[in-house]
This record gives sequence, C-alpha cells and structure tokens, in this order.
Amino acid sequence: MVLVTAVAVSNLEKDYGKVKALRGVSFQIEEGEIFGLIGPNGAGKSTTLKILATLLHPTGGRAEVFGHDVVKEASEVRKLISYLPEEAGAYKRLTGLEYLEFMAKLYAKDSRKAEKMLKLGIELSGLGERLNDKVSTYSKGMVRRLLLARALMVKPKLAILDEPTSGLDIMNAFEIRRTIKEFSKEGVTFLISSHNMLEVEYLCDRVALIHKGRILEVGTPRELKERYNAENLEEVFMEAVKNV
Ligand SMILES: Nc1ncnc2c1ncn2[C@@H]1O[C@H](COP(=O)(O)OP(=O)(O)OP(=O)(O)O)[C@@H](O)[C@H]1O
Repeated sequence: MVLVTAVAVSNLEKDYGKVKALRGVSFQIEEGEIFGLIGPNGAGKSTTLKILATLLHPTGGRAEVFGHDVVKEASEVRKLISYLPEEAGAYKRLTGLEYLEFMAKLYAKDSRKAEKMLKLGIELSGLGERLNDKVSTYSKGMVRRLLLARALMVKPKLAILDEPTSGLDIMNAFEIRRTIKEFSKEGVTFLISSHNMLEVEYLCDRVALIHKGRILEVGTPRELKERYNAENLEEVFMEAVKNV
C-alpha cells in the first residue's frame, strides 16, 4: 500500500503579540489515520487546527494538506477539509434542517448530490424531529451534533475536529466516536484535538502530545505507553511534562 501524506506540519510557529502559542510544531498524518493532538488548556491545539483550516496565518514554518500549502493554496485546501471549531454557534435563526439544507446546497455540485448529502447529515445529526426546531433552542450538545453532521456529510478528505465530544453526554460522545471510526474506514483522515486523553487513546491510531507550544511525543498509544512504562496516556503525559 502506498502511503499518502495527508498533513505535513513543519516547524510551525504562531505568536499572538507577545504570546508564543506555537514554538516549532512538527508532525505528519498519513491518509486514513485518526490522529489526535492532545494536551492541556493553552497548549496550542486550537491554534494548530485553525492554521490547518486556513483560518489563521502562521508566524513561521509550513503546513500542507495533501501537498497544498495552507497559506499559498488556501482555497485548494478548503476544498479538501471540514473544520469543526471548538466554539461555534452561528445560524441560530435557522432550524437544524434548514441549516443542513443550506450547507448541502453550498457544497454539493448538483441537486441529486445535495439530496444525498442532506440525507446523510440528517442521519448523522441524530436529532430526529428536533431538526424542525430553531438552532437557538438547542442544547450545547445538540448544536455540537448538528455541526459535526455538517462537517462529515460533505465527506471531506480531511476532517479537522476541535474537541468533537466536549460537552456531550456519554451516549452522544459514544455515537460521535463510532461515526468517526466508521468514516475513517471509508478513507476520511481525521485530525482531532482533545484534552480527554483516555478518549483519544481509544479513538486514535496515533497521537501527538503538545505542551506549551511544543510537541513532546508522537506515536501510537501503545508505543507511548511502552516508552514510558505507563498504564494509559494520562500517565504518559504526566511523565513527559516532567522532563520539560
Ligand atoms: N486570539 C488570541 N490572542 C492572544 N492569545 C491567544 C489567542 N488565541 C490563543 N491565544 C493563546 O495562545 C495559547 C494557545 O492557545 P490555544 O487556544 O491554541 O490552546 P488550546 O491547546 O487549544 O487550549 P484549550 O484546550 O484551552 O482550548 C494560549 O496561551 C492562549 O492564551
């Protein structure tokens, strides 16, 4: 099997004024992988994801998505990705169904494809009858499911998901993880950020530990646990930060 590089991040730096959010971040993701970027609050996860989603310009370094530079070829990159932001709440005046319909029409090349996309979005949202209610009446978890359905119904080559299960109850989080695994089998590549290390351990093929804008370790959960003689990724992380 020929490995295709989905994401190549090399020495990425991002300053917000005096704050150095990223201090030389590098990692690669192969096509079809579920890759987890994990670390504590303020580590630089969202910043890395936003740069890959073409929403932020890096201060230094490079990032490519399927060989396209995220700065110089941003419009090419946007055709290949879906991005789920950490905090999102737009389109409150629409019903969930109207929102999915609007997005399907925007993304699909013809009306038949839009229908198919919408059907998938409805199914993925799991919102049933509530899709007919305005988004403003949804709980945080319901909004999350709607946005995730939107992100996946377009079948992106790369899905960039910032804390996809944050704020969701156990059942919803379980469903989301199952959907991610299913889509991965169909060839969608995932970059997921999380500070829930146990969830990531279950879900991800490989993970990168990020702390204070630097990558501390990259590997499969099993490799990292062996490297640190640890029971789980939480223990790996606690050991890894000791050496910083
Ligand atoms: N717009 C901004 N202006 C100034 N500083 C920012 C801005 N966005 C992020 N930062 C800072 O950059 C650093 C990295 O933030 P980032 O949001 O990437 O972390 P994170 O790992 O996603 O954290 P969390 O898990 O809390 O979302 C933090 O110190 C944060 O305060």
